[in-house]
Amino acid sequence: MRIDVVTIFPEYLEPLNVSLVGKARARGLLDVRVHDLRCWTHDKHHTVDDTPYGGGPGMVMKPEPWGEALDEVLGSAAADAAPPVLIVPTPSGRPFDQELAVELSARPWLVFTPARYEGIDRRVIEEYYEHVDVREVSVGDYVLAGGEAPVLVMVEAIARLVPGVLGNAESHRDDSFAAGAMADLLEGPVYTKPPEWRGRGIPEVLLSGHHGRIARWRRDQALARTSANRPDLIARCDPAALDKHDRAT
Ligand SMILES: N#Cc1c(-c2ccc3ccn(Cc4cccnc4)c3c2)n[nH]c1N
Repeated sequence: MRIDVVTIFPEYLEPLNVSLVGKARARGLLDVRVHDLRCWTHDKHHTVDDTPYGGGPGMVMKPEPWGEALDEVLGSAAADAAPPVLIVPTPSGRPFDQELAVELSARPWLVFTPARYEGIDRRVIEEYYEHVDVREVSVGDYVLAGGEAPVLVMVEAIARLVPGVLGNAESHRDDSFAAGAMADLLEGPVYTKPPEWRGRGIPEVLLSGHHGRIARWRRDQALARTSANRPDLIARCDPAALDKHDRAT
């Protein structure tokens, strides 16, 4: 998978050089290219913003640098390369969720356009809707100062789904929960050594070696945590699969 990021803060994307994504880049599983938008400005101040038409607070990102940058990035692929998905982080976008992460993890090329100020001149987004698959996406119902943090979130959520990136941790994907039936539950509690810490032990079932009972206990813990924190996710579970899992353990 190729990932391009165009930003005025390339240093903000340094975390893509470490940990999961950094290791995947080193192993050649991800080709991540970060571009400084100011390379496509032509004035001595490298201007990327201007006052909004119609007045109002803040500044708007100018269309010219974005147009030149995206033309060059999108035009840099081989003639037979699959077209990219252009992902625009914005508070007004479609919610980013695991379903979208799964969809995007199967695409060979993603181009992210994290903006700053009050956003990018709308004509840029409209221009590229005519050429590529554009997704305007929000990472949550809160307001950030720009799109770089959302890009870090989305790249990590997507990259971990790319085959080979998680390594042996992917084996845990073969949980006893049928995909789509229980996959929407929140994770339950996890424990490791030592067996006692500050007078607190380990739930006995986890020491039992009985995999069926352990799976059921984990399911019950996940259900309880989901009911408490995200009851809306319970509504999405398939009751028949829930019941089938109960009968199977
Ligand atoms: N994804 C996502 C986001 C953002 C986000 C993303 C990109 C930009 C670029 C500029 N801003 C600042 C800004 C612009 C307009 C109104 N309010 C704030 C951004 C915010 N905030 N919250 C999210 N969940």
